[in-house]
Amino acid sequence: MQTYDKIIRNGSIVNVEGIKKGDIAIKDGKIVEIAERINGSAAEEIDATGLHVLPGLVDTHVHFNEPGRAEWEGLATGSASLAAGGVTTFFDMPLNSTPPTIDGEAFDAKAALAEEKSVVDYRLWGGMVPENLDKLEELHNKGVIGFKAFMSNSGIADFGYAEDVTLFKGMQVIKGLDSILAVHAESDIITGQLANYMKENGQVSARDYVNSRPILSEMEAVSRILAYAEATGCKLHVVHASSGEVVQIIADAKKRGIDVTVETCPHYLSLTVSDLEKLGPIAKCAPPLRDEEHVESLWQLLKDGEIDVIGSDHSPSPLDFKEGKGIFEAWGGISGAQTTLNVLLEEGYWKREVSLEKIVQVAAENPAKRFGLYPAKGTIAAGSDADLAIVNLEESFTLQAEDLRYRHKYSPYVGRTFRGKVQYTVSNGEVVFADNKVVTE
Ligand SMILES: NC(=O)NC(NC(N)=O)C(=O)[O-]
Ligand SMILES: [Zn+2]
Ligand SMILES: [Zn+2]
Repeated sequence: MQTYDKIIRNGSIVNVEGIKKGDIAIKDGKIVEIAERINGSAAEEIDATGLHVLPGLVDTHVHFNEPGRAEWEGLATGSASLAAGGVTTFFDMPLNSTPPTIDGEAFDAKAALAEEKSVVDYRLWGGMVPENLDKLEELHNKGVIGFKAFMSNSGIADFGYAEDVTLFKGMQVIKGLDSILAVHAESDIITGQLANYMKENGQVSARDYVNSRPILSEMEAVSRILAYAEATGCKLHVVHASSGEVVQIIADAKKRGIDVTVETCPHYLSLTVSDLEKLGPIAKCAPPLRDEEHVESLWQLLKDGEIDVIGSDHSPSPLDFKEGKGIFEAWGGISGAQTTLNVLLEEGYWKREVSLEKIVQVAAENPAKRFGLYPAKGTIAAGSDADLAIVNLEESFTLQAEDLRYRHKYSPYVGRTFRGKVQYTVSNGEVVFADNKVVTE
């Protein structure tokens, strides 16, 4: 008689507390035992000798755009790309789908599609826009992971940005629900005026685009939203901070007792303005890529524990929204869902001596903890969901466009060489990626 569904044998098991060699037994989608040697038998065994077993990553920030804009990405392709990258849980953003997730009905529509199509686990963000403050409770009761608002133009007509009154009132509501607000923190006034000025003066280079969204604009928005967080007591999560200055403001606020966390993205840790100049709109995002010194300062802050979460902010579009367009007109959003762990391993572990424990902390444990999923997610422990990324740290590969599972097979990382290759991804006890194939392939 078989005791377990699966046993992962002899891997180096990585948790925030340290790395231990051993076996992991799985039954009914959960980890049931971890030991140096497990004697029972299983229907399936995976030999992880020489491999590292990480908790499956929790990506707090993707835009899969379904329903309504599945031709931009989609839940099947998007989640397949995560499986290929060792990510076992994603939080889907409320915008770029039509309808946006701003009421219960829209939530149900997206949840039904995610249930049907996703190969990994997921949660949904609810949107907070000027029109839906009376729908936040309904969304909360549906089970949103938190609420997302934009402090500047979102680029999407049906997802308006939240001006100060909406932010302040909305945060009072969210505090009452004991939920959390995530913000895209750039000043609409600063970015809007600078973009107009530059376009009127024919300043339309990649560098001009970057200068139209200066770090100061993020610093202003973050300082303002922190004041509201302090006044309302609402939990706050600042997404995609692009520079150390922004992270530092948040670090200071934490010391004052404000309940705030900060996320950055693989692209701010690995790409610069010169990549934007070379690659054009496929490396366009908002806030924009910064210069090398900012990349290094973010890595230092990550090592120091001041960056809480890494999210991919995967936000692609069909290529014709990018190619043949000026930098100001092109769609802003980087395709990165599949490569988060690759970037963290190559740029962090291999090049900058960031420990595996730290990588697991920012990419799995912290996101799970901040959004209430821990210890089911984000750690390898008896009782946790069997969500694992099994990696060969030594294997290097050069990313090819055809490796990408995205609907649109482009990424600023194509042609880059990464050390650290995902061999298996296990989601809720099921192998969803192995032998270079996602189960659905
Ligand atoms: N509408 C979007 O998907 N925008 C996203 N685009 C980026 N980051 O360039 C974002 O997260 O702000
Ligand atoms: Zn954003
Ligand atoms: Zn985003």
